[in-house]
Amino acid sequence: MSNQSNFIVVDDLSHTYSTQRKLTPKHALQNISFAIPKGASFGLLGPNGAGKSTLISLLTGMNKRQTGSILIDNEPADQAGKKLKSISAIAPQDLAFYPRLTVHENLLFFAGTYALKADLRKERIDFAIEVCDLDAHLTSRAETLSGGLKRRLNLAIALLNAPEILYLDEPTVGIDARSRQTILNAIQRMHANGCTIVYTSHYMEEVEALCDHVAIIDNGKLIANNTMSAFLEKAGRQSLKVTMAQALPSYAIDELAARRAKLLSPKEFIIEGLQSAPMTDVIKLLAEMGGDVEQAHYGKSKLEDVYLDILKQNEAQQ
Ligand SMILES: Nc1ncnc2c1ncn2[C@@H]1O[C@H](COP(=O)(O)OP(=O)(O)OP(=O)(O)O)[C@@H](O)[C@H]1O
Repeated sequence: MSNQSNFIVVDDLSHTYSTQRKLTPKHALQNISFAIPKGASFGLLGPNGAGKSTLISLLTGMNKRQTGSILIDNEPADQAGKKLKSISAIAPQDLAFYPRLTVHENLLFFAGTYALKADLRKERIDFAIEVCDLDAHLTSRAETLSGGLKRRLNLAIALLNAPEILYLDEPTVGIDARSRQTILNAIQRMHANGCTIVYTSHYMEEVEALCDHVAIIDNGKLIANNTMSAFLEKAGRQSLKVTMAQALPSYAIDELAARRAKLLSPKEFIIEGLQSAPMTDVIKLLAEMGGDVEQAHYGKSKLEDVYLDILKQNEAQQ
């Protein structure tokens, strides 16, 4: 499955956590294989406990690989520790800085862990401060920062080695809109500069906006992996979703059922796989019915719908 343009190639990777005696071990990842092209922005999705953080911890070498292989830039990851440290960075789910140091002291400390000449070190710190919009907070002690600023500091630290691969494990959990936007802009900037992004999040609209590739893990297994556009196109048919001001009368429900409408609530229905001509027909029917349309949306399915569909199909196959 190796391909020259693939930067990260994972083959048949499994990971098991041993648990207390008598309890069965936890198979956190089972025979996962996928590849990430260089410069891609790769969204890793899955329900709580699916195995996303475990996968990231193996890719970054934070957890030791047990079985299967991981090639990064054509080299086995566990034999290229030094190189990997120099080209990759992670903004982990848990905050990773010194709470009693100021923002600037933290940046100086972590920048000091890379062998950089003084002017390059300063350049990297200035870039991280600017991208994460931390200028006004440099002298604040890290522990006194708001949740959003802590996340921004976490990311700024990850940017200090100008990574070629940036792993982000739910970087926007529980933060306000401004910090979220700052973080998303920072990731977009890194991606535009050619950095390969591996991004886990439960916020589908973020993944849809940021990522060009998506993989879904459920229960430790890879259940989908494709480009974002193929993903949305494959499962994302044109659909018409209508919310009426009042409950639909029963004759309208029958008429709509004949047009493959699914009733989402007494006032709301969706028709998938609809071409524009039958759509006009539905609109005409609603007009004849004299019901007030409160909201109508016609377009491609959103990533969230596709994601939930795939999880449901997977569950049904279990
Ligand atoms: N150190 C550990 N010891 C034992 N089991 C673990 C350990 N870390 C994770 N697990 C288990 O492995 C499975 C995968 O966990 P993981 O944290 O990778 O999932 P996740 O997809 O990142 O979840 P979330 O979205 O909640 O962060 C879960 O069942 C979890 O309970």
